[in-house]
Amino acid sequence: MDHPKTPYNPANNKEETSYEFHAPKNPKELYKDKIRERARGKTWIRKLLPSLLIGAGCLWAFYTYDYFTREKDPNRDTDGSLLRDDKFLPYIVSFKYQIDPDHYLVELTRKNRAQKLIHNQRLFSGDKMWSIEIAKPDINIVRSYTPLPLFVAGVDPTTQEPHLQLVSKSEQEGKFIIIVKRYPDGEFSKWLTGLQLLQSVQVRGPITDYKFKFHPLDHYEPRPQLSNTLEKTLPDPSYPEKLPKPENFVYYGAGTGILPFLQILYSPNPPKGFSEAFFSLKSDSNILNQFKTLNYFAEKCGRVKFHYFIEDQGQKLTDKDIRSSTLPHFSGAKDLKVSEEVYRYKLLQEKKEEVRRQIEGKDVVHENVSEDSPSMEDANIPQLDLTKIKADNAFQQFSFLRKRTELPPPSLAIVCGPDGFVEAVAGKADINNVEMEDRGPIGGILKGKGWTEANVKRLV
Ligand SMILES: Cc1cc2nc3c(=O)[nH]c(=O)nc-3n(C[C@H](O)[C@H](O)[C@H](O)COP(=O)(O)OP(=O)(O)OC[C@H]3O[C@@H](n4cnc5c(N)ncnc54)[C@H](O)[C@@H]3O)c2cc1C
Repeated sequence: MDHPKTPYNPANNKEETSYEFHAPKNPKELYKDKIRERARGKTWIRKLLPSLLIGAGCLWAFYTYDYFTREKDPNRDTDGSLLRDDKFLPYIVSFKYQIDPDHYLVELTRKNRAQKLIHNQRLFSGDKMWSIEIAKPDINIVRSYTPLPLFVAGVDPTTQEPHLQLVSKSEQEGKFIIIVKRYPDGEFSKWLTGLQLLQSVQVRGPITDYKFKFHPLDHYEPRPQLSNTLEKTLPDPSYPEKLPKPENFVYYGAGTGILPFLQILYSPNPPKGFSEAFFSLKSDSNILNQFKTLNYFAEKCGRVKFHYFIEDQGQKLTDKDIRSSTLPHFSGAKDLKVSEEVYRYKLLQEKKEEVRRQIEGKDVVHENVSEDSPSMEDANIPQLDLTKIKADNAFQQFSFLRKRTELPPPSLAIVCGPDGFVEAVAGKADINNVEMEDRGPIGGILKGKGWTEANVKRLV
């Protein structure tokens, strides 16, 4: 039998048999296959259920542990507040600087501050003067101090003097400074000024020492906070003219008794009226130059007038420096009506004057242009309508648009300082009653000038 003579090609052999050996699966792969087989056809939630249960179990275990250990550890800081008036909270000494032989600047920062800031608590507002209490744990004594809305933003490399910045945003809260006078025989002040950086102190507050009385302008936009640079302090908003004007007050402070006034002057929402401050100090070095600069800015914005009396330089507050009192602009709802009537009458007078000038063919002269100033024609200066000029900052607003020749009289006097000073200025305070309210009669120089219990506040 004849076979066709074709050469053998293994590629054409389709019926090839392979004898390759497949190794059996290892137990891990078999287990995964088993899991895959079991999961096939289940919903995603059923697939994730075991992991969810394990996660929930871990969380429960963590919180149970946290709950049972929380109360047992008194040093654990679980409170979210920056300050509480019913409970001491931990703060740390974050900066210390010796101002002069007797005075120290201490910056306190709320422990774990970053976590507490989420609650957006604002501590400072110029509507009240407030203090904190600091506790000395080992001997269980407490002393009051006046926090200022300032924090240390940097340090001068040569003098080590801190660059202070005003607390103006909520993210800057939780830090403040106190100025502590160290008394040679004062156990607490010696301990406080001797603390090292990062040491912990217990702080309670705010404790309101004086709250300004309600005024209808409280419902309106606050006066802008002072700024670290003069040109950055925003101008005052314009308030309705028909409302009573804000109250003006006078402040007599000595030693660390000047601090409550600085607190409200530097805070957001500072008092809207004008204040005059008389500061009695032992030495010029008792007050930081940076405070003097801020005070000067406040003066240049027309908010306050400062008088410093330095004992070392033979300067002393006398009865010549004590102002006479006047009635408040607002003492009740009746004043609102009177103020509205006065405003309507003023508008009527202005309208009458305008009509009279139009009849006489004269230009309307605006009220803000001083009559004493040389005539505009003589000076060859174009006449400006000052009501249409918008000030960029509080300094411009005061200097060019609101400058006054006389200081407005005060309707309230606040006195703070050592007992002898308070007694000489306003009479002896008497807090010997259950409420610990000052019920002593007004005396001293203020009494001689006609001030009474109704318009004097002693901060004791
Ligand atoms: C609301 C309030 C706010 C305060 N704010 C501040 C503040 O910001 N900075 C600050 O340094 N102090 C402030 N003080 C005073 C502070 O609370 C302490 O009284 C002071 O630090 C002295 O405490 P001490 O234990 O060291 O002295 P103490 O042992 O109480 O007294 C030691 C000596 O100092 C005298 N002394 C105590 N206090 C005064 C005083 N105020 N004036 C004059 N002589 C005094 C005493 O007669 C005694 O001779 C404030 C007090 C109050 C009530």
